[in-house]
Formats: sequence, C-alpha cells, structure tokens
Amino acid sequence: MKKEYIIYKLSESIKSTSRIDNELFTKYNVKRGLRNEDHSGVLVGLTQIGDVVGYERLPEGLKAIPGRLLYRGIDVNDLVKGIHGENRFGFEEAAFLLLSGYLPNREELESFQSLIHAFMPLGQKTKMNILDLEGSNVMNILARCVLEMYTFDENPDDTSRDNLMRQSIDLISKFPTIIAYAYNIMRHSHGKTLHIRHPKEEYSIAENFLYMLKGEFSELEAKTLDRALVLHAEHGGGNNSTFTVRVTSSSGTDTYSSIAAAIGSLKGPLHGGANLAVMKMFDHLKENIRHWDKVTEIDQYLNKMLRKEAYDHTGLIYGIGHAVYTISDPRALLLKEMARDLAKEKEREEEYAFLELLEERAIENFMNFKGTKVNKRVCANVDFYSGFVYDMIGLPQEVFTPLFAMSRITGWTAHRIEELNFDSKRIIRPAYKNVAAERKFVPLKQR
Ligand SMILES: CC(=O)SCCNC(=O)CCNC(=O)[C@H](O)C(C)(C)COP(=O)(O)OP(=O)(O)OC[C@H]1O[C@@H](n2cnc3c(N)ncnc32)[C@H](O)[C@@H]1OP(=O)(O)O
Ligand SMILES: O=C([O-])CC(=O)C(=O)O
Repeated sequence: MKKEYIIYKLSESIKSTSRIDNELFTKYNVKRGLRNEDHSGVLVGLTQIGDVVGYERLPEGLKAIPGRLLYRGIDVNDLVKGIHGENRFGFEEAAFLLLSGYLPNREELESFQSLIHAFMPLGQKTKMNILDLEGSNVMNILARCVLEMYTFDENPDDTSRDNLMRQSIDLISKFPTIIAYAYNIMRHSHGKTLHIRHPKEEYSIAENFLYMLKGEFSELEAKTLDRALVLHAEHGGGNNSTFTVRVTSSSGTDTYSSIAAAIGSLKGPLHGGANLAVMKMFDHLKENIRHWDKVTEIDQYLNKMLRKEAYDHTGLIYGIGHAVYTISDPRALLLKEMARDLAKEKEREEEYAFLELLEERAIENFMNFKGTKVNKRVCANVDFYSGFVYDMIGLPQEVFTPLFAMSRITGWTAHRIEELNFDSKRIIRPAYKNVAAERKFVPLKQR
C-alpha cells in the first residue's frame, strides 16, 4: 500500500471511531469540557491564587454579573490603576504577589527585581541553541527552549519548595529573553540583520523585552506593555493552560515538562492564541468589509462567519465569548481603554472605531444566531483588543501569543507551587466512560 493510501484509510476510520452521539453525554451525565449544563465550570480544585468571577450563584440558578478578577484577593483593576497611578512599572510586583501571596515592600521588590535581572541573561550555550532551533513559530521555539532548560539545570527534578521557587523566578526572568531572541533569530533566517542585545540592569521586564526585541522604544510603549503583562498574569486554576500545569504537576513531573505543556495549551486559538487569531480576523475583515461603519454590511459578514461560510469556516468570531465571563471581562475593558487612547495618539481612530463596532455587532449577531439554543450572553474577552494594542506599540504578530506566555508564566508557576504543596493533594485523574462494544480478537490470516 502507498503511504498516502494507508494514511487516507486510517484517517477515514476516524469518521466512525470518533463519532459519539450527543445523547450519550446526557445519558451518562458527562460534563462536556468539564462544564455544567448552565455553562459554569465543574468544581475540580481549590486555590488561593486567583479568582475569576462571572456570575453569582442564587437558589434559582446563576446570575450573570460584570466580570471581576482578583490576584491573591486584590482586584486587578485596583492593582493596575494603583501601580500606574504611582507611575511605576508593575509586572514584577504582580509576579511577586502571585508567587508569595502578598504585596512586596520596597526592599523586597528591589531584591526581587535584582534577582530577575541576574537570571535574565541566557547562558552562552542556550543562546547558541536558540540559534540552532529552526522554526517559524515562537511559541514552539519557546516550548523547546523550556524543555532544554531541564538539561542546564543541575537540580531539575527536585520539587522541594526552594527549588520550585528558584526555577519559577528563573523561568519568569528568561521568558522575555528567549522570546525576543527567538523572534530576532527567526527574522534573521528571513535575511534580516541579527541583533542579540544583552538585557540591561536598570530596565524593568517590559523595557528589557522591548529593548531586546527592537532596540528603541518609548516610555508610552513600555508602560503600555507593562500594563498588558499585569493583566495577563493569572486567571485561576481552571483556564486550559493553568489546568494543564496543575494536571501535569499532580503527576510529580519536573517544572520544565509541565511548563512546556502549558505553552502548548496556550498556543491554541481558543485560548491564548486567540490574540493572534483576532488580529488575523481583523485584517481579513478590514479587507472584506468595504464600509467600516455600515452595520448591515458588518452583520451580513459576521453571519456568514457564524454559518461557517466565510473566513476560516470554523463558525467562530475570535475574541468573543468566555467560559466564565458573560457580561464583561475586566481585562478586555481595560485593554479597550488602552486601545482607544493609543488609537488617538497613533492616529488610528478609524480602525479602532471599526473594531469597537465589530465587538458590538459580534455580540448581537451571536445572540440572534444562537437564539435560545445557547442560554448564555457573550462578551469581548481579553484577546479582543490586546493584539491591536500590541500592534500600535510596534510589536510584530509573531510575539502576540508569546507575550501572553511571558506574563502567564507567573500564574503557571504559582499554581504549580500550590499544586505540589497542599496537604490533601492527589493525582488528577478523572474518568472516561467507554461506549464502544467489546469485540473478539481476530487472527491476522482471518481478517
Ligand atoms: C485567554 C482566553 O483563553 S480567552 C478566550 C479566547 N478564545 C476565543 O476568543 C475564541 C472564540 N471563543 C470561543 O471559542 C469560546 O467562547 C470559548 C472557547 C472562549 C469559550 O467556550 P465555551 O465556554 O465552550 O463557550 P460556551 O459554552 O459559552 O459556548 C456555547 C456555544 O457558543 C459557541 N460559541 C462560543 N463562543 C463563540 C464565538 N466566539 N463564536 C462563535 N460561536 C461561539 C460555542 O461553540 C458553543 O456552541 P455549541 O453549543 O453549538 O457547541
Ligand atoms: O479563563 C479562561 O478560560 C481563559 C482566560 O481568559 C485566561 O486564561 O486568561
């Protein structure tokens, strides 16, 4: 048999082997996607790190409320506005808060920042290895670099508290360097001059990232990036990538394996990869909708998308909808404010107005399209405006999802530490009901 034919035959078999009737999920009370009938998540763990609030639980059922996000009990709105009100960079502080459970005093913050600076440079060998890592996707290169860090760690498998904390701070510090270098090396493979800049001690993580990525940057760009990093740092234990960290950590595996798995999860377009998917979709809509302010034309196109007749034929409008938030995602509101202000500054108000109208029309068209079949409101999520913000501060699309990882590594490591350190921990192992019939083995010559 030709190799194409055997692949075709095996792939055809998927049609029947992966078909599972919808009614069976109801019959066996299976919580699809670990979600209850009312769309709320199945409770699978307890945490003290982050709280994602989208509804109130009343005796008569769930009541949707405007979304709130808390890091170690502190509202993320207050954190962002508090730090930026003091005109400071805040991502390091958010990382400290998530890892330790409390806000650092000045001396603790300065020591933590020094530690980050000490960990930020890559060893010569890692640098050379990144040069060698061919690839066209920074998330993929990042995951491979993380797996490589295992080799350079003298104590990679030790899950004691001290070692976990050291590894966590090392990863938080090195992600910006790896991502900036990986992007520049990728550009280099397309014929551009290669710049490998050493991180500077006087710079914050946001400034260092911009410096290593593109050399020159403005104060506005660095502060904007810093704010976006604070906003993406943590989202409870249930989001797909953090849950991946918790699942893999519960088996006792090493930090690098667990974090590489989380990077893979975040890359998906339904999760962190949506920030890139939104920008690609936006580029497409800018080209395919002639009048950016004409509601009927926009509605027509969005409906075609929902019917899987246009764009990528998935039926999805990226950046819209969330597993927990229904009325609003607090991060999207802040990013929208940032997008609006930057658009004014960068004279891109027409594009901003189009994106804002797309948000409104997407929500309305989704509700009309699904009708009562989906008894849930949708709202713009964190990924709806972030790509536009990054674009306006001169960041290339290739680093959009890596930036999410560069921030979320803080939440991931905090959750890994928690998973490995609570007394009543247990390996995460849910059940799958087999719904296929049992069959007899048939000897090869009788088939
Ligand atoms: C950082 C983050 O991860 S934020 C999320 C980023 N992802 C995106 O922006 C991708 C687009 N959005 C989505 O795919 C979804 O809204 C998710 C993955 C975020 C949440 O998914 P779920 O919790 O399963 O959504 P929910 O239970 O509300 O879905 C209900 C129905 O609406 C559909 N739906 C949800 N969002 C969308 C959307 N943006 N476009 C079209 N249909 C959607 C679902 O496919 C589902 O349809 P079905 O009942 O026919 O299967
Ligand atoms: O919570 C989720 O499902 C996804 C999300 O918004 C995040 O991880 O930031």
